[in-house]
Amino acid sequence: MIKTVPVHILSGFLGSGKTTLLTQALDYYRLSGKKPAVLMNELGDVNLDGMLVDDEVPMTEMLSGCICCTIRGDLGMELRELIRDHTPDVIFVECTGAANPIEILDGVTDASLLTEMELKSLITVVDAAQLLERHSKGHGKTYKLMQDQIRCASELILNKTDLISSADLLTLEQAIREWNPTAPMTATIRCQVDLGMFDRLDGTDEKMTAATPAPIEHDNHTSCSDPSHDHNHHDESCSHTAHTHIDEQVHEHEEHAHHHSHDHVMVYTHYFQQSIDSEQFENLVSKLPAEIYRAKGILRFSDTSSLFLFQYAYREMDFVKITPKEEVPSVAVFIGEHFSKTKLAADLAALENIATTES
Ligand SMILES: Nc1nc2c(ncn2[C@@H]2O[C@H](COP(=O)(O)OP(=O)(O)OP(=O)(O)O)[C@@H](O)[C@H]2O)c(=O)[nH]1
Repeated sequence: MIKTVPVHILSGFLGSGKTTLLTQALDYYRLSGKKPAVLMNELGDVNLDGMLVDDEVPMTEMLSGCICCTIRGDLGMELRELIRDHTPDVIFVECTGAANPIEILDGVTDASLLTEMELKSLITVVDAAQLLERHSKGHGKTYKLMQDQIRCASELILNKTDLISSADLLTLEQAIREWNPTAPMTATIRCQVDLGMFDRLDGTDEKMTAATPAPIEHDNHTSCSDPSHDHNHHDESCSHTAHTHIDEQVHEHEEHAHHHSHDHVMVYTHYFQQSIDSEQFENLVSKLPAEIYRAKGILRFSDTSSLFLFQYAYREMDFVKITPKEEVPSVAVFIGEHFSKTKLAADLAALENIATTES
């Protein structure tokens, strides 16, 4: 029998905790003596999340675009190369937080027709605080995207529950159950799940495999975990082609202009020419407009010799000391909607000017 490589897709809105889950999953596989590999997709042109992945884990990067549209065609090729060059035991595909997972499901299942790989799960990590805010407004493109990501999950991780009350948690769980009644859901802080879940998903947990079929089908078509979806049924929630055979998918992709629910997302990447003051940077970030909901970067500060990986998600800032093996740029990537890149660029440049004046 041909051995296939299990593939897990990690989906979820920007900053929801995908990389936090990924690093734990990678450690889990490696401790079990297995070789995981990663395909990471970032909207910006630098792979900052990759800094958090151990150097020994084979990783391929698809930068400056979203797999689900501009670079979807490359996905199959990248997966094939990863398998050919590294013979991994499992592959994780981490999507950009702006990706519509239906498109990526299509991409992976297309690729699995040509290579020995098998899509095992689509795990959506939900940012509880973000979803709560969007849910209370009840509209908006980001809300719609988060719903799509939830609807098509075969496994749901409701993360960042430390940022919401237990009453709100209940409200969210009920809302999520309406959108996706079947996928197993776990409420977490920092994505702390029972990692044995991957044995169940891969079908290597003998107790579970006897009872539980793999949730994602892969024989020429894909399916959302919602059993109400059938292969010819297109509803508003999953208006894409995930329920059709590949031939039909190709046809539909040609026939219809695609609507991407993340068309509204903007990215600004700033390369710093010199180190900046940490307090002034924190001050700038604390005043970022609400339209900028995600930022990350590698920063050199004038007041410390250490290098920092910077994270900003849902108005929370985080700085982690890093010691990269290679030369890395000083860079920050900002992601959001309808914000002024010009103003942001000027504000960031001003930090550098202050540093120049002071030195
Ligand atoms: N308060 C809180 N912060 C969390 C939790 N989980 C993750 N974070 C923080 O949220 C930030 C974003 O986490 P990531 O794991 O990088 O999120 P991501 O989904 O990979 O982000 P993108 O790749 O940009 O879409 C980091 O600073 C994490 O430390 C949580 O449960 N609670």
